[in-house]
Amino acid sequence: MRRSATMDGGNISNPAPLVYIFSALYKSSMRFLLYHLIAAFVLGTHACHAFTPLQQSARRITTLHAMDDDTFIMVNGLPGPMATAAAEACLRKGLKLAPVAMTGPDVEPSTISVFDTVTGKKQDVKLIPSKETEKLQASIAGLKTSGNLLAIDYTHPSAVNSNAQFYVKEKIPFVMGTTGGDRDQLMKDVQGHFCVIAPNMGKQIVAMQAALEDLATKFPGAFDGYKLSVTESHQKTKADTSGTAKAVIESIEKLASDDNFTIEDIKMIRDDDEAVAFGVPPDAIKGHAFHTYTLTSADGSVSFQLQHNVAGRTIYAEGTADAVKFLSKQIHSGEPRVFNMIDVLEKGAME
Ligand SMILES: NC(=O)C1=CN([C@@H]2O[C@H](COP(=O)(O)OP(=O)(O)OC[C@H]3O[C@@H](n4cnc5c(N)ncnc54)[C@H](O)[C@@H]3O)[C@@H](O)[C@H]2O)C=CC1
Ligand SMILES: O=C(O)C1=N[C@H](C(=O)O)C[C@H](O)C1
Repeated sequence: MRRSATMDGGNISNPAPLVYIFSALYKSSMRFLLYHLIAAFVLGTHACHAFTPLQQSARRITTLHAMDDDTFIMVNGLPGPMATAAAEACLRKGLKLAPVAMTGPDVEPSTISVFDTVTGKKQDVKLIPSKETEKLQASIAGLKTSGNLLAIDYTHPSAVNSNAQFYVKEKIPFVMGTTGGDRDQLMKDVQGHFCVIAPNMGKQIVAMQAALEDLATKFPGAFDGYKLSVTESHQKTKADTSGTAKAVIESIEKLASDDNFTIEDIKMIRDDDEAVAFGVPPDAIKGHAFHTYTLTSADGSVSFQLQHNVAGRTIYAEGTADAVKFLSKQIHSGEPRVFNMIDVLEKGAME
């Protein structure tokens, strides 16, 4: 008989000693999935040592230097929801927005106001379609000569590669949150350039990814023979398969090599009713990211579940502003290189 247990709200049903189901629900007050991961392994044996590097790095909190007054952040992808959330978070965290940004072919050239309701800070931003390269170059030339210009990219999978090439050509350090595109090409194009690239900027999700990587390093193949299934639900406007799911699956595959699993096997939910049935709160239908990964033993008697469920976009927006501050610090003191969000977290640069 298949047995299962849930830890998804204190309702532990049918607890089974060999079965742990990890879940975290990020709503207005977030519960840390990492806590569940650590707790689950503390229930076990010495396996919690797998988390040592993360615990050590968490203690290495360093004070970020103040951003230069003349550093401007160009938030590309406005007026899209993620670029808007990131721009507001930048204002909230004391960063200055550039008065220009790249926008998509679906947006009329215009000027919009970014307004952070928490601090009351506001910045007008002129939107220029990304294909108008010369206009863009002219509009950022002044910003580049008068100080530092960094970019945030929350655009579209179809724009990932061309935008990254633009930043490299224009020598603009950037934080790329946009998913999709040709990721191998992206990594080739940006070598030797200051940038942070990650499919997920949420601090606790990055911590979970780091913990999974540590686990896979310490216990490679521990779940061999287990079958993987993955379901992710996002707002119906999302263009691509979850980039986070793809990254998490890469780590899971080091723990449980399921030769038959491909990215096409990820079940994507982009329908409002299905999303609600999957547990998405109705008020988060237009902005959510619910992920469930299930590992089931060959005979079906043991199953593990990992969830990260996000309502809204604040968690990524805050992490993005932290990544910008981190990158700005690197530009002043480090060698050009490509960072991911685990690097940012490990340097204690996430607030
Ligand atoms: N790394 C992370 O933590 C997160 C990543 N994302 C990713 O961010 C991206 C954007 O997400 P949403 O805002 O929800 O998407 P969206 O599709 O709703 O909005 C995209 C915006 O980008 C603009 N755009 C399209 N092509 C462009 C181009 N060539 N240059 C400049 N702007 C362009 C559009 O006009 C639109 O305003 C997606 O790839 C999504 O997966 C989203 C949330 C968190
Ligand atoms: O499009 C989104 O919304 C999200 N995209 C990212 C992804 O594809 O992984 C991160 C998160 O899932 C929200």
